[in-house]
Amino acid sequence: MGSDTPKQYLQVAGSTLLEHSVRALLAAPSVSSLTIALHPDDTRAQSLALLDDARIHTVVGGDERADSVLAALQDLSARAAPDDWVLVHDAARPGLAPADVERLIAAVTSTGNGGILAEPVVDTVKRSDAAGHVLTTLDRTQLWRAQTPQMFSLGALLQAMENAREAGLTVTDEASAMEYAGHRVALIQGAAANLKVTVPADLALVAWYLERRTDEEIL
Ligand SMILES: Nc1ccn([C@@H]2O[C@H](COP(=O)(O)OP(=O)(O)OP(=O)(O)O)[C@@H](O)[C@H]2O)c(=O)n1
Ligand SMILES: C[C@](O)(CO)[C@H](O)COP(=O)(O)O
Repeated sequence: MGSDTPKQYLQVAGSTLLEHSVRALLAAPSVSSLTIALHPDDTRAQSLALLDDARIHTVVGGDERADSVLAALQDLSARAAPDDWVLVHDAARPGLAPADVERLIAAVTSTGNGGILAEPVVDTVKRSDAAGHVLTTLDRTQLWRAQTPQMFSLGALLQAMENAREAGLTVTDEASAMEYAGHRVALIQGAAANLKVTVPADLALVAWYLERRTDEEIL
């Protein structure tokens, strides 16, 4: 983002990215508790009134996203059962709506298979060579862009994340660890507003979505 402020503490539509993400999860009626992985030197979280909510726990995160997720899952496993469902979400996706969370939960609990929010790819997709020339055009009909939350049973996800770490695999999402462990992962239609804030222009885009949020999306 090219900012001195860590991305999760940048302001958009009146709150930090982290607060928007937390608020969306806490507003989903099926979510009973929230574990937030924080950077070891984080001094900002304690000043956010929202994080005083009794449903929130915090843990120290790790160097990579997967390390933070593993730390949170290990902490959670001390007070939850292996069969309990867990959703992993990026703080960098503040455009998540409570209705997205409930749609994912309804789809996953109806089949019993884990699943993730995702959007079908709509552009023509090219594979390139190292010099930046087109090698081939991919068939996009079965291509999806993975979002979060990603929802699995706690025990299976914890095991899959530990397996991936032991195998030296770099997983950029939880579904990758579950795929590697041989589990089926369902793709559930996500929303464009649930974009990952990655470059400065994404802040204006996500603000546009948040400021136009309808009651239906909020629940
Ligand atoms: N060590 C890390 C790195 C990332 N994350 C989480 O993973 C999400 C997605 O990661 P990303 O946005 O890619 O974070 P960075 O790698 O910090 O940023 P960027 O890719 O924009 O450089 C973040 O919002 C954060 O919630 C984490 O918990 N622990
Ligand atoms: C989990 C994720 O947001 C799904 O698109 C993404 O993989 C995070 O990856 P990043 O490399 O940490 O941005």
